[in-house]
Amino acid sequence: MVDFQKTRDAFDLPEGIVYLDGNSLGPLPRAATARVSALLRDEWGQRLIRGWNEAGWMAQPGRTGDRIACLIGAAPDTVTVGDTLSIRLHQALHAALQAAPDRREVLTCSGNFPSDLYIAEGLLRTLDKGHTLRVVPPQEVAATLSDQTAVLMLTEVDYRTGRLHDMARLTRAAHNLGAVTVWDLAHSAGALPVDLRGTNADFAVGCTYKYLNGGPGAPAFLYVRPDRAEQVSPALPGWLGHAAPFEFEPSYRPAPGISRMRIGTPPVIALAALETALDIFDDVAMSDIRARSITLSERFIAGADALGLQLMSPRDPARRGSQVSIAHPEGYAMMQALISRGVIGDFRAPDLMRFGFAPLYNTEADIDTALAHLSDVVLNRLWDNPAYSVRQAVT
Ligand SMILES: Cc1ncc(COP(=O)(O)O)c(C=O)c1O
Ligand SMILES: Nc1c(O)cccc1C(=O)C[C@H](N)C(=O)O
Repeated sequence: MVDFQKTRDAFDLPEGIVYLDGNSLGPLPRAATARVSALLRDEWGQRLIRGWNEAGWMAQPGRTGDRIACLIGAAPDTVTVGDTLSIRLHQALHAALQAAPDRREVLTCSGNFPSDLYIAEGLLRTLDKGHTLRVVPPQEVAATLSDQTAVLMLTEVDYRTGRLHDMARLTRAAHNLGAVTVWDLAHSAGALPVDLRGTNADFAVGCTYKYLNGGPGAPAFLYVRPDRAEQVSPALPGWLGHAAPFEFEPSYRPAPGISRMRIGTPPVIALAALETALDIFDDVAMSDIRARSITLSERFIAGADALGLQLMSPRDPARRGSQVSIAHPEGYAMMQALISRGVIGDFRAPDLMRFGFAPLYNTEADIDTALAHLSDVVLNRLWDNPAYSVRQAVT
């Protein structure tokens, strides 16, 4: 039996706030403050440059990668951490295209996050080999896969609607047609069980500032299937992905396996904060997190239904990630009204209110408080208040 009170207590949540935006930025783990302070004071402050060896900074990307691997069904030595998700996606897509050299189509869906689409467009343009990016509605992906598809590049959970792609089925279908897969797990990692080994996915990327609670700007991760790793010639062959970085050779030689996907200096302070966040997952199975996430989201949906609100997320919990989205023409003002009452979700144009559920710290009481305020907002048309309707926030 998982002690979710203990995991909640591991976060420094502000008093009086119901936090339903962990799908965008997770909250502060209590241990992060002391850990980062100690790193600054004792490791950086006292050891100075010696910290790279003595404090294990250089090994952080692989060490942290192994811990994330446990949460996404990957083997040790298959995940590295550092840089941003946009950069990791670039690396993964470039590597995937190398594995399908005779094909020219990258297939993705319109539910993908814009940065993924922009990065793909930019990469294909730079390659200048006649590749195209084909963007279809999420429900048409399976039928559009063909023997022309080089790479199937998808975000497993749609950032707007929470719609969940069937990774196992689509990966199998892609492989049957000779295509390579790149999965973006930004809205999956730490939110639901992912089985990279079982699905045989080729490449995967994700961020650590959402459900993994690594903090604003926390570094991203990249997974490469072990048999693929040795084949990859990295798009960004940085010195820390070199077989012998401290030999300072004039030409690049790839390090073995996933290490070749390292680029430059690891973000040591951010990785230390992330490590404290990953500690919180130590005693929790992803299946328990998933079960509780469904309980919380079903409770929220029942309340939203009772208010007559329009659900934009799949009604079947098996087809949704750990967020619920509601469409309303006054969604922006409604969300501002909720935030002013201490219920923090977010808004995505043109009309989506998003509510993320993170079982490590969200409770049934959070859902009930959020619904009570939502009911007040709806029944009293609080969006008519100009204080809420003038667009200011960007996140
Ligand atoms: C699915 C997805 N991909 C990519 C990104 C971009 O990540 P980053 O800004 O860390 O590069 C985000 C979030 O911003 C995202 O949700
Ligand atoms: N990465 C973000 C940031 O640096 C600032 C504000 C928001 C974000 C986000 O993560 C947005 C997020 N990917 C989304 O699902 O909309």
